Parts: sequence; structure tokens; C-alpha cells
Amino acid sequence: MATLYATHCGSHSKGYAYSSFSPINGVQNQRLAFSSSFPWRDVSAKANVVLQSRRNSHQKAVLMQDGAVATTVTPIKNETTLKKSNDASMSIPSLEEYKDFAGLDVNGNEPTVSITVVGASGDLAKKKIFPALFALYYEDCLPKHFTIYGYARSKMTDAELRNMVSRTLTCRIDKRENCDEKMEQFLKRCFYHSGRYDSEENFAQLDKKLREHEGERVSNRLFYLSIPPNIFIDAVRCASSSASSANGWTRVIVEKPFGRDSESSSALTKALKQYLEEDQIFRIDHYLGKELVENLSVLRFSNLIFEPLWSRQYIRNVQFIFSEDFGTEGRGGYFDHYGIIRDIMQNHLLQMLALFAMETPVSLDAEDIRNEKVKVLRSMRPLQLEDVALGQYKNHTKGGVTYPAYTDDKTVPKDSLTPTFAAAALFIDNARWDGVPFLMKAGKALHTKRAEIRVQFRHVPGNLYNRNFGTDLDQATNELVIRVQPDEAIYLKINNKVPGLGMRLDRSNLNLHYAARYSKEIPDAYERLLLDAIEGERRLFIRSDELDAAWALFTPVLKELEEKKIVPEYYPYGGRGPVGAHYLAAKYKVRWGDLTVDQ
Ligand SMILES: NC(=O)C1=CN([C@@H]2O[C@H](COP(=O)(O)OP(=O)(O)OC[C@H]3O[C@@H](n4cnc5c(N)ncnc54)[C@H](OP(=O)(O)O)[C@@H]3O)[C@@H](O)[C@H]2O)C=CC1
Ligand SMILES: O=C1O[C@H](COP(=O)(O)O)[C@@H](O)[C@H](O)[C@H]1O
Repeated sequence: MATLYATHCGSHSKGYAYSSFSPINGVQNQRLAFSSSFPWRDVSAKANVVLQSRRNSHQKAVLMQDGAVATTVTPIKNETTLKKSNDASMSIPSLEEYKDFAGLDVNGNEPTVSITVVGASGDLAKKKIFPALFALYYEDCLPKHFTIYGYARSKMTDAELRNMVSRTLTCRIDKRENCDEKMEQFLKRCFYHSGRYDSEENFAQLDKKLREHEGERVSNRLFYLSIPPNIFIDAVRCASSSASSANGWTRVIVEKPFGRDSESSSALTKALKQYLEEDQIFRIDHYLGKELVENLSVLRFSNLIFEPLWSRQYIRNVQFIFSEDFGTEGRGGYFDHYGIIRDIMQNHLLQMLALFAMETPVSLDAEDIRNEKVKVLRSMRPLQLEDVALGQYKNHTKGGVTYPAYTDDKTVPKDSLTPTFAAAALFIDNARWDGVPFLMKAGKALHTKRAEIRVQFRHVPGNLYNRNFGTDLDQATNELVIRVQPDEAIYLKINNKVPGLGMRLDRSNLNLHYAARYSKEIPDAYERLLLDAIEGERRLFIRSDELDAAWALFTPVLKELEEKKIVPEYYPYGGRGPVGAHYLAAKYKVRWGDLTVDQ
């Protein structure tokens, strides 16, 4: 068996070539370009090959024989089954079937992808979306034929858009080579169209421009709704009626918030489905694109040492912690309508919880994973008012600088009761997690910026070393910390003996510190998610039943909080948040793990 090296997004990956097939006639060393629906972009084929995507091990295999390119639709789970399916003489579909699979037109031409950033003049587009698209371009991850369009009401020329975008582009620290040149090439493929979000006519003008770029090729279209939620439906209606692809796929990435409770979320889904099929809707939760959140399943399901411990038998509690060291600066108008529970807990923290607590999925296929997430969410008890602690930041002066109160924001009503901090205790009523508190804590304007998952294990039974631990046995329990950001790390707190002749115990960390272990910069979450949407990979996007299950947990308490006008506890800007969070944790015999200094 020979080994074939192929490029995928600029990095070298390994494929497999089987000597049991005869060499490809006439295509020695030919570069074969795959469609955007297949993660391998460019393959130098030297023999008949079966390829397995390294990125998604369940991706379909591609087989090339006698100059024709064929594909098998047999999902490949791992190398072993790959070999087996090869041995068992794989059925080789026709070239027509391959073209269909790869999205090629009758002449075998590759499709184009047009990416329209709706709301291109806005904060998210500038801060995240254009930079992520550039990073994908730099890494050779965008399809060969692509065009990017900015769309918004603001009047701008193509040159002005390029100028605006260029100010936000940077190359990764480890990717500086030809950076300016790459930026220039990228910007040449960015264009702008000014239009209203509720104008079919304006979207039809966009369609005309897109068609000019797409030419005769199959055109796939991705719309990224980077606009406030009240105009989602108008934009989807107009995009779908006037700017959908005529011969390829049309997909829409929808940004959060997906409603503000069960009813409004269902109404949004219903309205979106008037114009789109569920498989065209990509509801984005950017936390699912974060490296360590992606790694959660790998950690759990590929290491024998963790999965057996992953239950009420060994885990005392699990904590999901989000804190920012700045307030709602500039986004107060949006935030006041939602509050921290909707902004962070119902989506980002709950998504991490679902991945953490779900049962083993049947496979890594999107639907199998999302099925498990839905199941665990539906096994959860709706959050109770007595299991919530709320806070709102007030102004604070430190070192001669005065930091504003939440209500100092001009777009926030002076008497706003919107929480900028919340702590919550949730429970999963299934056999695995019965009785284990899943605590969440999220806050703005706190003393630090971080997001992490903390798993506190039970006490060691028996008392062999108890007297060496001192009086606080909780301090001696193992804790697994998954630091999602910043400075990504996974570390396990263990007890060990202090070296020497005595018997003194110490706490140390078994530490996977990403910056020390890997020299490569970690891609931004939006890069992964945009690439997935282009490739039609839905695993990291939220399905509508998942969303329903998530809202069902929070809607009753959100209603009660608003009806009863619960006043949040005030905490100083830059502080550690309200003391109520500690009372809540203490009620379940939990101590917040982030209070200890680990690193
Ligand atoms: N910013 C962030 O960090 C994050 C944002 N999001 C979500 O992403 C989406 C976009 O966010 P963001 O970029 O901050 O939003 P912005 O408020 O910056 O709005 C984006 C663009 O939409 C247009 N717009 C704004 N308000 C209105 C309005 N009332 N009616 C019509 N058009 C309007 C403006 O463009 P023009 O006037 O040119 O038409 C604006 O540039 C939102 O759904 C947000 O919740 C999610 C996570 C983080
Ligand atoms: O969705 C949101 O996320 C950001 C935090 O994202 P991060 O990737 O910087 O951690 C938060 O500031 C914002 O309020 C919220 O809407």
C-alpha cells in the first residue's frame, strides 16, 4: 500500500493508495480538484486512491480509477472500515453519479460559491466575518471560484468596502508569508451592493451582479445574516425570492438571538421555513466553533480514562463559567432586550453542557450528534427561580478611573432590571446525571475574561491520605478544567507527594497548555463555522428541535423574572460578581472552581 499526500486547506494530510488497483491511465500526477462539498480541495493523484477526510472521519470516500473519478456513498468511520470496504470490492458509481455528488456541471466544471454578508457595514461583519473569510482564503480553504458580496443599506462603493474590510484583516502570527499580496488578491474578490433588507428589487439587483461573477458555472450561494433579528425574516424572504441560486444550493447562516423565548423562537423558525428548508438554515452559535469545544467530544470519547468517570458515580458537579472584563459597551440597546441569560446561558453555555453530558452518538454525523444533544436537553429540568442568582454592574472607580454602570449606557433605560450577571443550577434527570448539579455562571464587567468548564470529582473513598490533606477535603478532590479561552488549556488537578523524605501532599496540574504544545495559531471559531456552512456540514449548527428544547428550559423562569420584576444584586464594575452566586452554589454544596488560582 502506497501513501498519498494531498493538500487540505494548505496543510498536508495523508490519504491511502491501494496497490491492488491498477495505475490510473493518463492521469499520472494530474491535479484533481474536488467540489466544495468535499473537504479535499486539490489532490495530486499518482495511483488509484481512496481518500478519507482527516477533518471529518465520517466523510465519504472518493475512488479514482482508469482516469474516471468515482465515489462510494459508504460512510467511512475509520481506517479499518476503510480498508475493509476496499477489500470487499467497493461498488464504483458512474462518472455521472460522481459529478452529482461533487456538484460539478455536465462538463465537469467546478461550481462557484458566492458569499453575501448581509449587514456588511455592521460590527460583527467587520470584527469577525470578513477576517474569518480572509483567514480561510489565506489557508486555501475557500473554493477556487468564489465571490464575496457585502450587502447593507449604507452607501458604499466596492473600493470603500475593500478599504473598510482591509482595516480589519490580519495574518496569523505564524502565517506572514505573502500576507499583503494575499490580502490584495482577497480584496479584489470582495464587492458591495447597497440595498434595503425588505426590498425584493434590491436583492434582484444583487442577484444580477452575482450572476455576472458566476458566469456559466453551477452557482452555490451562502447568505450570512449579520443583522439585527427584527429584520431576519425580511432579508430571508427577499434573498430567497430574488437572489437564490438557480442551479446550485442556497444556504443561510442565521445569527443569534433565535427569538427571546419559546414562542418567539418557534415563530422565527416557522417564518424562516416559509422560505427555506431546514437543511438550508444554519443557526450559528459561535461557541461550537471554538477549538476546545470541538475538542470536548474528542477528549471524552477517544480517551479511555475519561468516559468511565463521566457520570454521577464520580462527578460531584460540573461548572460552565463565562466572564468578560468589559461591559455591554456599544451593545446596550440590544442587550437590554435580552439580558445575560439569553445572551450567553441559553445558547453558548447550554451548548457546551449538551456536548459535555450527551450519550455517545451513533456516529460523528451531524444528525447523530444533534439527536444526542436533543435527548440530553429534553432530559433536563426547566430552570427554577430559586436556582437563579442575578446581578447588574454598577459604576466603580479604581486608580482614578471611573468605570460606568450598566444603566449609564444611553441606550439602556435608567431603571433597567436586566441582569448582566447570572448564576444558575441545572439538573439532568437521567440515569447518568441524576442529582449532579450543573452550575452556570455568566457575567459582564467582571474582573477577568475567561470561559471554561470545570468538572469537580468526588472525594476518594476511605481515608488513607485524608490526614495529609488538612481539614478541607474538597480541596483535595480532582478537578478537570477545560479552559476554552483565553490561553486554551486542559488540565487535571491531581494530588502528589512533595519530593523528599517526609510525606507531605501537594496539588499539581497535569497540563495540556495549547500555546506550549502547538506552535500553530488556533483558528477563530467563525472560520470553522463558515467553512462548515460552505461544505454543508451541519454538525456545529443548531437544529430547530434543539433550539426548542433549549428554550423550554429557560422560558418559564425568564417569564417569571420579568413578571415579578426581580431586582438584580448590584456588583461593582470589575468585581467578582454578586455574592448571591456563592449562596446558590453553597445550596448544592458546591464551591466555584474559578476562585482558586490554578495557573
Ligand atoms: N457584534 C457581535 O459581537 C455579535 C453579534 N451577534 C449577532 O449578529 C448580528 C449582527 O450583529 P452586529 O453586527 O453587532 O449588528 P449591528 O447593530 O452592527 O447591525 C448590522 C447592520 O445592520 C444594519 N442595521 C442595524 N440596525 C438596523 C435596523 N434597526 N434596521 C435595519 N438595519 C439595521 C446596519 O447596516 P446598514 O444601516 O448599513 O443597513 C448595521 O451595520 C445580530 O443578530 C447580533 O445579535 C452575535 C454575536 C456577537
Ligand atoms: O454571543 C456573544 O458572545 C460574545 C462573547 O464571545 P467571545 O467569543 O468573545 O467569547 C459576547 O460578548 C456577546 O455579548 C454575545 O452576544
